Amino acid sequence: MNPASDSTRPALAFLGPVGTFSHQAAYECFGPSVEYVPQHTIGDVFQSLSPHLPFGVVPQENNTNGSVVETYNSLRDSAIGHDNFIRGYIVLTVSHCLVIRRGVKLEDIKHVLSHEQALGQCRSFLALHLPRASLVPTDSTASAAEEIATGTGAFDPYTCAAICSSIIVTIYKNLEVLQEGIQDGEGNSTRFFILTNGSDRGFPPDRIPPAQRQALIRIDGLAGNQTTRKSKRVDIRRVIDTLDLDILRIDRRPALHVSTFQDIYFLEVGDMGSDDENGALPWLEKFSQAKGRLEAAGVESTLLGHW
Ligand SMILES: O=C(O)C(=O)C[C@]1(C(=O)O)C=C[C@@H](O)C=C1
Repeated sequence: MNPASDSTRPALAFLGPVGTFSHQAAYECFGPSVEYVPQHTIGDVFQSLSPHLPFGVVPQENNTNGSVVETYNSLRDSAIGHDNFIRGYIVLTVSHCLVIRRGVKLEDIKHVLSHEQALGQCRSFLALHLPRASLVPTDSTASAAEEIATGTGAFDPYTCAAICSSIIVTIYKNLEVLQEGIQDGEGNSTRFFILTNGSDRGFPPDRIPPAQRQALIRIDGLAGNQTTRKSKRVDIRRVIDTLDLDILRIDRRPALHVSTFQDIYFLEVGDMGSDDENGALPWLEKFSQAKGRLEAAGVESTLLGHW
């Protein structure tokens, strides 16, 4: 599929199919200014970015269930910070529904299908109302609903429910909402990263994400050869001291291609104290200086994006 073939609008990749929360988050930011191109997985959203498909939206964190692991795994890829960049974020209020084939009752449900984040965000509801149902992770909330609507999944659709957005029942007429608002937390919200191919790719007019004086840095390891890396772990406290920026969050994933139990850190940094530019160093310059200090200290890092 050539994403830009039938439109003059730039294309945007999102976790599909149509009706996911990623789709809704992307629409909140970009509206009708882009052509929406669904992808099967979060990893595919990252992989699909190119000059022909310049925008992407991926979930990053939920305020009750935590970091989206698949996104942080993808952020380990060397293309991020080289070809593709994070340029902003969107926060979406997420309300989950239990969706079934028309006529199915709560006592008929043996399997609950959804994205693992959604299953995690509805843990209390599931423990209370469906304690014996098996929880089946799917690529997205909307793909869970699609499986039940089309009957293409591994289970009899009349024994299944999906956790997804209420928008889904406007797409599949053989589905209905059995229960609304089943998420555990009040104000359940997910934050999504906005990605672009190329660090200076322009946004459609009126769709520019607000500047926040924030950045995401990946701490790749210590400079040196493979042997040095094996013997020395990154001292994250020293890295933070050297950066001397406000640390907004820290995430950690196992490093790829180095010895067992080595870590990659992701530091979201900001410049909260000086949001008036008067007298303060411009944010990017301040950040470049901090990155220079890291290099001088022998720490390999990659700027994954700033906004
Ligand atoms: O499956 C979807 O609808 C998604 O867009 C993914 C996702 C996530 O990974 O966090 C997005 C928002 C909700 O937190 C649940 C699932």
